[in-house]
Amino acid sequence: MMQRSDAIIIGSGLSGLTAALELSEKEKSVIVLEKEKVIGGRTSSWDEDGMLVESGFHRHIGFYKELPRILKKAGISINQIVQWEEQVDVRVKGKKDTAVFGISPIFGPFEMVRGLIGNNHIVSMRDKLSLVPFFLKGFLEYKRNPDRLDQYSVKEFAEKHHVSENALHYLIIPLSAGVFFLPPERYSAKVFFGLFYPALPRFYKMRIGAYLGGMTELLANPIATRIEQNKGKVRTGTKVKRLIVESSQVTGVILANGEEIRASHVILAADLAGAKKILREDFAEHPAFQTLFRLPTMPAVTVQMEFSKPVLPYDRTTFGPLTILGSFVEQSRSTFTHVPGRLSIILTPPEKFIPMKEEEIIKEVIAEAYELGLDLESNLLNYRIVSHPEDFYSLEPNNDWMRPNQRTDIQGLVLAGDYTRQPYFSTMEGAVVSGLKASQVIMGES
Ligand SMILES: Cc1cc2nc3c(=O)[nH]c(=O)nc-3n(C[C@H](O)[C@H](O)[C@H](O)COP(=O)(O)OP(=O)(O)OC[C@H]3O[C@@H](n4cnc5c(N)ncnc54)[C@H](O)[C@@H]3O)c2cc1C
Repeated sequence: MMQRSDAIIIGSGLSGLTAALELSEKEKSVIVLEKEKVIGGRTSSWDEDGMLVESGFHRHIGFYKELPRILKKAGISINQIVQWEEQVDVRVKGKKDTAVFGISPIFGPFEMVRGLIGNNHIVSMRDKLSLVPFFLKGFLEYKRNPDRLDQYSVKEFAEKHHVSENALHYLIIPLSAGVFFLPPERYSAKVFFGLFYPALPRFYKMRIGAYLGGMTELLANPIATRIEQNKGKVRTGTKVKRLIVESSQVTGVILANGEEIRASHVILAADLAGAKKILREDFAEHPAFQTLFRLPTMPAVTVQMEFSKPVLPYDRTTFGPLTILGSFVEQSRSTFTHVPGRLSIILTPPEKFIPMKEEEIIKEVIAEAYELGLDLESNLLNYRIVSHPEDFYSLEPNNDWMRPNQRTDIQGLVLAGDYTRQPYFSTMEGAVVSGLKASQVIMGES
């Protein structure tokens, strides 16, 4: 059956949903096609053989602007769906006490000062002061010439500015390995400073939000409902196999089941690996996409465990520097309150876990957690491992220049996704901004 709309959006992650919502609000007819059974992409949550899981635990950063704006259009206030945290914990092998750092100058000023002058059993005042030139030079350089920063790894930049070993291990590693699952020797200094740069003028907004439920339910579903209220369509279990290209113009898509859908524009809002696959069908040799094809991907692996009682005394983002537990969090009082204890862990660096058997991964996680003073064995009820060999574009040095714009050289084809060019890298905010930009390309052309 032939159908025609103003825009087909391939992918129901935040980038695709944002683009669809924006266009549908402007009375464009849109159809979102999602290959999975649930919407939300990397922010999705689902029932996996009786256990609720999510693509990985997410934190909403207080200075995000566009994501709350999009949610507001869908009738959701960010304050309704997150529990705010003003502090983060750092747990260190062999140390009994956890280091607690305040991150919110306005909402938790005392905690911030206490964090800075305290925690000396892990990082001394001298260690902390060694970070001052590193951050000053980093932010200045990011303002002046961000691309030059992409030549350095965080570790190289830290060495250049004489950051002490302790400060590197216990303060910088949490911010690199904990945030994007890469150790500082593999993490681009451009990404490191670039991620925090937008926070500078909005520093008063800084704090982190834990979602109060599964993210498909909290974020994706309300946006999809709003799209449908605007007469748009959202189809799940609908895999796009290839684009329809006629006279060098994209005029629609062909689904895996052979169905054809036509539209004036197609927004390819798949993850990088999915986008490459679709583009290679018709544009493998096209000069417009050769750089995009070279942009490397990186994996993500998360472990989600249920317990008969909480593992940690409170739900708070925690970093485990120099262990495989890059960042982890107890969620039984915030996101998954239906179980007595629930821990979500993002493994760092992820590559080595991709080929490993699940039982081997769990064994290693339990052993490393034990070194951080956590017993994950005694009360364990259930676990799931969510593993994606190609989850992100790689945030290693010298990759940033390969990220494509949303506008392409092909008529009728627009890109969206966190890997496309926007200032927030691989984040929810970045995905939303890319979706906004994609919708603006189409509005500008129609
Ligand atoms: C473990 C983990 C933790 C994270 N933590 C945070 C965090 O704390 N804070 C933060 O801001 N960000 C975080 N992120 C990043 C954030 O989730 C992503 O940047 C964002 O969700 C990406 O959205 P997207 O729309 O670009 O891509 P995606 O969400 O990947 O959406 C792409 C969609 O396209 C679909 N698709 C692909 N191919 C096809 C096809 N052929 N046909 C139909 N559909 C297709 C996919 O199934 C998917 O649903 C995290 C990500 C992960 C994985």
